[in-house]
Amino acid sequence: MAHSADKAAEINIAATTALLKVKNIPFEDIERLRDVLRYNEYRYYILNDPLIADAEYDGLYKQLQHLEAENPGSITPDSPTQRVGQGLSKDFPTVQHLVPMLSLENSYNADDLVDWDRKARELTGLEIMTYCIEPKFDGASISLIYENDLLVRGVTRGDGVEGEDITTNIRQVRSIPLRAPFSQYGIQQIEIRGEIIMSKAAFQKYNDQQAEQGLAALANPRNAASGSLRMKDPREVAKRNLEAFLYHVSFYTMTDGRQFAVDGQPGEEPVHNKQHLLDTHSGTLQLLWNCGFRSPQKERQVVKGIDEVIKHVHDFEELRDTLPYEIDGMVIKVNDLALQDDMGMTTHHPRWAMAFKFKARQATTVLRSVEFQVGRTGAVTPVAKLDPVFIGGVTVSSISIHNEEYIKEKDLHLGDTVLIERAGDVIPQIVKSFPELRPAHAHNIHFPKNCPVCNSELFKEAEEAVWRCINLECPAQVVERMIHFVSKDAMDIKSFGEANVRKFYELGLLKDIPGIYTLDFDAISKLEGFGKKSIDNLRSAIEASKQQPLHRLIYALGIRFVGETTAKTVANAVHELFELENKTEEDLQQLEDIGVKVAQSIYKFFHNEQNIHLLKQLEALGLQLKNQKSTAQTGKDTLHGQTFLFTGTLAQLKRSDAEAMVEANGGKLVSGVSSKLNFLVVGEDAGSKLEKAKKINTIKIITEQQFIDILAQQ
Ligand SMILES: NC(=O)c1ccc[n+]([C@@H]2O[C@H](COP(=O)([O-])OP(=O)(O)OC[C@H]3O[C@@H](n4cnc5c(N)ncnc54)[C@H](O)[C@@H]3O)[C@@H](O)[C@H]2O)c1
Ligand SMILES: [Zn+2]
Repeated sequence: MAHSADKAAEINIAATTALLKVKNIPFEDIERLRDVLRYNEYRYYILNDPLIADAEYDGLYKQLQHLEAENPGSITPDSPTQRVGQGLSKDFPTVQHLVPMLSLENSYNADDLVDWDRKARELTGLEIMTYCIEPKFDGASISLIYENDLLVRGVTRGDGVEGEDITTNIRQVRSIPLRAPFSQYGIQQIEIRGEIIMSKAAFQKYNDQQAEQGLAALANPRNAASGSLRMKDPREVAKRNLEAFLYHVSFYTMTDGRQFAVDGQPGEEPVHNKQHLLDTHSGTLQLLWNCGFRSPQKERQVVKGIDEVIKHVHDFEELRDTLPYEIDGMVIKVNDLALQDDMGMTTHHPRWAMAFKFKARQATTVLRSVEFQVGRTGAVTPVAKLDPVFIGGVTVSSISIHNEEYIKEKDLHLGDTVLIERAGDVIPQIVKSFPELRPAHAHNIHFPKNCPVCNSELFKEAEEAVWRCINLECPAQVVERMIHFVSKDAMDIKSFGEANVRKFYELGLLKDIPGIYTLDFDAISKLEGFGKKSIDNLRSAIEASKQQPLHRLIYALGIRFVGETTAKTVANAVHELFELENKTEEDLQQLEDIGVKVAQSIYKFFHNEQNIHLLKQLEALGLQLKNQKSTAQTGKDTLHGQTFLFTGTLAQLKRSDAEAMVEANGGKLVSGVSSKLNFLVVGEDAGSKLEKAKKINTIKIITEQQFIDILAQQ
């Protein structure tokens, strides 16, 4: 049995991969295409283990719609376009919906919306339509029935006619009230619909747990929500922190016995809503809100005409990454419920609603090879080279795959098909690999034993995931260290940049950090692209960098674990750099926010002969090694021992100036909210730091003006 099921899966998988490669699927393949869609719907809805990215499924679905539009005679009632995709699992009893539960029609651009609006105006005879727009929550649909104010049933969408009875699991979702005061509106029984979602944070936690148990990551919060909803043990459901948005009323009975189907049956004569309690969609959302449900409230917008709709959906797409939950688009609904009735529905979707899908963020591609790159600390990072794919607005062709552990965890091989995701400005990630699609002789990814650049043996410290080249002379490291040294946040040598470091190094004009200050400009002037002006600029930028404040130099040295804030703390603790040679690890640990690991690393750096030699060279070259802002020199020590952190946007001061003022007066900056923080200076739109600080009694929360006043008193 198992064997033949495997065989069938294999055939379906092969057919899916084959069809995905065809740009225009010919009509003779229409049945094959339908089978492929059905198989992928089964994997998606029932197994909760999709084989392909949503955008790829959508692409195949559109091809089927296209073939059917050209050959209307070929449409079969069981075609995936004629019914709601989701099937029924055998794990829960099946129940019939009071009113069919349909899907939505999809649009992908402004033209699609304009077309739809034209049709809507033709159908209703109106010149301009009023629409309600709300987010398209990316979760699993549910239908709830309340009788006499009590939740009596919760059902999945299923095939649209019947769904799975998951009442016990639904009861675990805290944003769904078990009792809701519908009776105050004279409602005796009501069927409402919405979406069960998993927040981004809960999803992250969920996948972290999966990884800990060695289980595969789920592709997205939607799969996680629908999977969680169908778990057999309700206690497990409770742990998943599911949430719900409710956005629809499909049916209700009044205590006087009147019944109102807000959605009629497909093809049925419209029943007008005139004497209904509910007459608009936005009013329905408000009623749900009043009864204690989370319905789109701030998230909804009523607008007139399609131009306003287009503007709003584009504006909202910008907000996508700021929301705590995933949305995959917006839903535009005709606001007047009587008009909704007039427009009716197909077997697949209502005609009065349209989904506008945002740019896809996931796609599958093939991992072709892995390159190993050596960073400035010698860390060797594997970078996967992919067949280029276009997602989230950019083409992605290489992705960091971090380290050996990660490769194991994600089960990556050369030749693997992988699901990748790119959300907003976030660096693209590999979500998972598809072992089913792995070629028979796929190679493992072998981590090198030796540095790919200098060939010296690689080492890995216990408890660390990273292999390192520990040869300080390793050309890759030397170059990366110099790139870091000249970079904007470090010595900020303008017009030097990564490209010049690499070029000068390759030509033998630059071999180490001191070399930056002894460049042979004659030789450089002979290079292509270096005119007098650019050489002058470079020369003066290098000269100017000698006067950079000490904390920038400390940061520029690239000491492990020493970021910009730590560099400032360290710089402030001394009058001049060489004092650090005399500090013990314990001394260093006394400093704000410096723990054992950081102290050790700084100590090690300043007790290494080569490093001291480097610093002496820099001193001889005229670099500034004194802390000019040192409290001993300015004599101002009024904020001594006090720690500050800024959050939000300051109205009067530049953030960097305000921070400099703290340090110039002997205060210290810290990078996070903890009991070590004395003052949190709060600007406009302050976020989580403020919330966190409110919970710690000892932190004084002050405004920008109060901060300025404190300084003025001195
Ligand atoms: N990767 C795969 O193999 C695969 C297979 C099948 C389906 N899919 C994905 O599933 C989608 C089809 O699923 P679908 O039929 O659920 O369609 P859909 O998710 O594209 O849209 C319909 C659903 O949107 C939800 N929704 C969210 N917010 C809503 C709101 N404010 N108002 C109304 N409804 C709202 C409802 O649950 C509704 O059922 C496809 O677009 C595809 O991306 C993927
Ligand atoms: Zn090396």
